[in-house]
Amino acid sequence: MGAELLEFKTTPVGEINSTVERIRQTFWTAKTRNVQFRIKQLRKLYWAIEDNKQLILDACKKDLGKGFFETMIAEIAWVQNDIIYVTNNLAKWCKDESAPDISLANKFMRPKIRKDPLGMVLVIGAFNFPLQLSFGPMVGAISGGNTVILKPSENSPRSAMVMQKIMQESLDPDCYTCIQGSIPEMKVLLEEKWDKIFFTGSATVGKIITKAAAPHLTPVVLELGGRNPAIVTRKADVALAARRLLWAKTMNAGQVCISHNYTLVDKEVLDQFVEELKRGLTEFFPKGAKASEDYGRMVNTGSFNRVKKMLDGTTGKIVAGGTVDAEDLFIEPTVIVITDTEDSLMRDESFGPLMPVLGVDNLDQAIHIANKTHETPLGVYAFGSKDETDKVLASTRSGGASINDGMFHGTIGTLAFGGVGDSGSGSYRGKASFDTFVHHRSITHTPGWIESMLKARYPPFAGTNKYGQLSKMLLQKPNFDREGNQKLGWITWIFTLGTGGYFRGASRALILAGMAVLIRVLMDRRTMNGILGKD
Ligand SMILES: NC(=O)c1ccc[n+]([C@@H]2O[C@H](COP(=O)([O-])OP(=O)(O)OC[C@H]3O[C@@H](n4cnc5c(N)ncnc54)[C@H](O)[C@@H]3O)[C@@H](O)[C@H]2O)c1
Ligand SMILES: CC1=C(/C=C/C(C)=C/C=C/C(C)=C/C=C/C=C(C)/C=C/C=C(C)/C=C/C=C(\C)C=O)C(C)(C)CCC1
Repeated sequence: MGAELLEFKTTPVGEINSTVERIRQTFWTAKTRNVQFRIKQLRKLYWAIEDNKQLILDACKKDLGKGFFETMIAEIAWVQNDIIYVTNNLAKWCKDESAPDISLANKFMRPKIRKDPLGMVLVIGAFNFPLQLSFGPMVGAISGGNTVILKPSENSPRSAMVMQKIMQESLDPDCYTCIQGSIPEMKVLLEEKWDKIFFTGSATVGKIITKAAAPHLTPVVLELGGRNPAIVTRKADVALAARRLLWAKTMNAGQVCISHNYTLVDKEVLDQFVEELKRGLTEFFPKGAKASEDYGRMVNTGSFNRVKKMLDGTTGKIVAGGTVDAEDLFIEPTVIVITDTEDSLMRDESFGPLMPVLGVDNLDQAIHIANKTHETPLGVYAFGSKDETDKVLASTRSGGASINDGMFHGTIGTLAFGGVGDSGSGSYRGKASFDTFVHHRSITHTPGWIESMLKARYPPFAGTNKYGQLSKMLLQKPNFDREGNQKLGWITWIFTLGTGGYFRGASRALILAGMAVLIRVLMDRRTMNGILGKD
């Protein structure tokens, strides 16, 4: 018989400080500095995930109604892929890097960058992709050589317990451990001094974390949410846009931080877009979303009520879906045509399967509304001609963007991921995860034999020419004039023929050569004509 899901059990508050202290002390033993140790731990984690695959599938089903495909692709295989990628590259990433742009004089000191562990870090997970958003950052933290405490979200309780089991089965408990709980346990954790806190969740809690970190000057990575716009112009492939956006909104029943919160559609293609969304819904869920094994549920009654309230508050018209079932925590994928930018569906992040669609007159209006709704969302999704999508990118800000798709950029596991402004700060995934969890430590070695050449740095300076000697070695000359224009050195002038650019210089040289050949040919013809007496 397979293993059973465990009941959620909070870590006793009285145990938290001593656990933290144990994890802190382990860092000082330097055990996690050893790169091979880190790789082995990550490989063990990989196999423990594999061995607990069925439990993870069961837990995600119970917690969020997640089907096999979504749990495999965005949780289990996602984290396993990450582990393989990280373990394949870690030895290379950990090597000291020679520092760039070092002057000849300073090269003797062999400046380099060492990727140093930060120390003891706290990873706080969110409920919607319980494994991905907890183990993902934790893999980065382990790869960086840190000791780690993971606090999964209590709102996906079965998944949280499976993660604890996996950690206990695979990882060194003195280096990496899991603490379960909610606000009371978080309060105790946040009183501790961490070397970094990695938080995924809401902006409201993000502020609490940041405030708690401030007295210790602990750096914080914030992976928050946003009211992400999708924009569809009249030049877009409307059917394709509808299908892709439907995919981005029905995954995990819309509980995805990077899915679009609303869609701005050119009025000329609004009806067609809505029809294509309806067509897509019957294609994705032929027997209806409720009967589909693939379609998820709201995580709990609180979330269900919140999303339902947003739907109840709209002044728009429901044109597809709209059914809900509180017992089952089910909310049908719902398309609502709205007419007001202040609609309840625009004011907040829905984090549910609601698809408000607002007609706009043109792209400029769409951009204006998007920027007014949220200046710095997590994602922007634009469908239209190249010029139009370029314009959207150039006139908006966001953590990431997918052109001609919904949230695609967020599905590439090796692409750096993060928010901007109030949708978050810091990034991770792939190599970015490693970089987030190490300190780039600059190191020099000054050889003894160079002392006589470095003597000019020591006082006394007054009455000596030490500054003159050193400045010859160290100071650079400006290559620009007082107007900010670039000045050309004579070597550059020769190679660029005064154009300032090598390509333009080469073009000018070709033209000059062509003219010289032409003059030569003309002169030769005149000479020949003279000889032949043709003049
Ligand atoms: N940028 C991302 O990668 C990303 C990913 C998933 C979710 N999100 C965002 O997160 C939100 C939904 O996730 P959620 O409900 O799990 O977020 P949440 O902020 O409620 O919870 C996240 C974590 O914070 C802890 N927490 C909750 N209240 C706390 C408090 N008062 N003090 C200290 N800790 C507390 C929880 O235990 C949990 O582990 C949405 O806004 C969504 O956009 C962002
Ligand atoms: C196979 C060939 C090709 C390429 C095909 C490609 C690129 C297929 C891609 C398929 C995809 C993207 C499937 C869907 C995957 C869904 C994933 C991974 C979901 C991830 C969810 C995430 C990360 C959620 C995150 C949530 C967060 C952060 C917050 O809430 C071609 C086209 C090259 C041709 C040859 C064959």
